[in-house]
Amino acid sequence: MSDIARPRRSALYMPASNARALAKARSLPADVIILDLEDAVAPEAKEIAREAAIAAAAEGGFGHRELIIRVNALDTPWGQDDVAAVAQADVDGVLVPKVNRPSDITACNAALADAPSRLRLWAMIETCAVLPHLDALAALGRSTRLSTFVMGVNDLAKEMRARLTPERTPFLPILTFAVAAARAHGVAILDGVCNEFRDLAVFEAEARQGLLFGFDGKTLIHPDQVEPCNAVFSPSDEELAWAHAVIAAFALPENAGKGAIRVEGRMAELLHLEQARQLVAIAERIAASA
Ligand SMILES: CC(C)(COP(=O)(O)OP(=O)(O)OC[C@H]1O[C@@H](n2cnc3c(N)ncnc32)[C@H](O)[C@@H]1OP(=O)(O)O)[C@@H](O)C(=O)NCCC(=O)NCCSC(=O)C[C@H](O)C(=O)O
Ligand SMILES: [Mg+2]
Repeated sequence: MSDIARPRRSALYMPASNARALAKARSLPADVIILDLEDAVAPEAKEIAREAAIAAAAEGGFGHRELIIRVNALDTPWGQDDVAAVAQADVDGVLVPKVNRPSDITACNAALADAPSRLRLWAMIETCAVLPHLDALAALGRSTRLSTFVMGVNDLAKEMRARLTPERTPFLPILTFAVAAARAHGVAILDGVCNEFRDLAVFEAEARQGLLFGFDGKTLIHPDQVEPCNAVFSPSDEELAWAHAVIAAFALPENAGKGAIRVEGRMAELLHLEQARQLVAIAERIAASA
């Protein structure tokens, strides 16, 4: 189960084989750093990348940032060794790519039996095969280390033979169902990457689309995307003012025991109180890590 109040606005991938990128990771304002051993690393560099990722984790210095290693899929020549190495590493999680069915996660969970209890499993949602299993997969958040879904829209586009445009039209139903499945079981969920890393207007529009769909944050490929992403996924001043007003109104003696009240001319129900508390908790965590 995920820590839902933990900010995961921005999750920056970097190839673990890229020493300059790794050196930058500790100073970037990303909430999550994902050291990639998979698609960003050429086959001949896989072992070196694994060693570099484990060494970077051991060196530490990532501060408040969550540190995740994306391993190669378990059915590749590197997957099993990646998982075995990461199980002993000083990281917060293992991101498993190309998850096709719930048994991929239970197998990985079993392989992590002796890993520290803080180690979480993150699952990429990026194959056609996994789509009918989203609910069953998310339900594993209640019985395994699974805590987070990450969309992989590039791989989905490849498998579906769909076109990846800025509007992301072919993927919108999938984004909705993935968010709903994650939420049904308390699993966090991050949106996929925007490949247009030089065009921040395109990036920001896509990030806002992800926010609208309910994602906790977005995965990124370039340092320039971090600050705009944090801005999009941080609670706005207006949202926070409303949240504080709802909390204050429900605390008034005259509203004790009420399920629905009027706040600044709008209806607020207990569900809004819950949302308000969650928003304030996230804002406090963001402020504490700044
Ligand atoms: C996309 C890039 C290949 C672009 O590289 P480049 O043109 O070299 O970028 P810059 O010259 O603008 O770089 C400027 C400096 O910033 C550092 N840098 C660049 N990217 C990163 C990064 N991701 N993290 C940390 N630091 C980074 C450069 O080293 C430069 O530093 P300096 O030399 O000191 O000035 C490149 O950005 C990149 O490789 N990005 C990450 C790619 C990646 O990880 N891909 C895998 C994850 S995405 C994915 O798999 C999608 C998913 O699975 C799906 O299916 O959708
Ligand atoms: Mg992928």
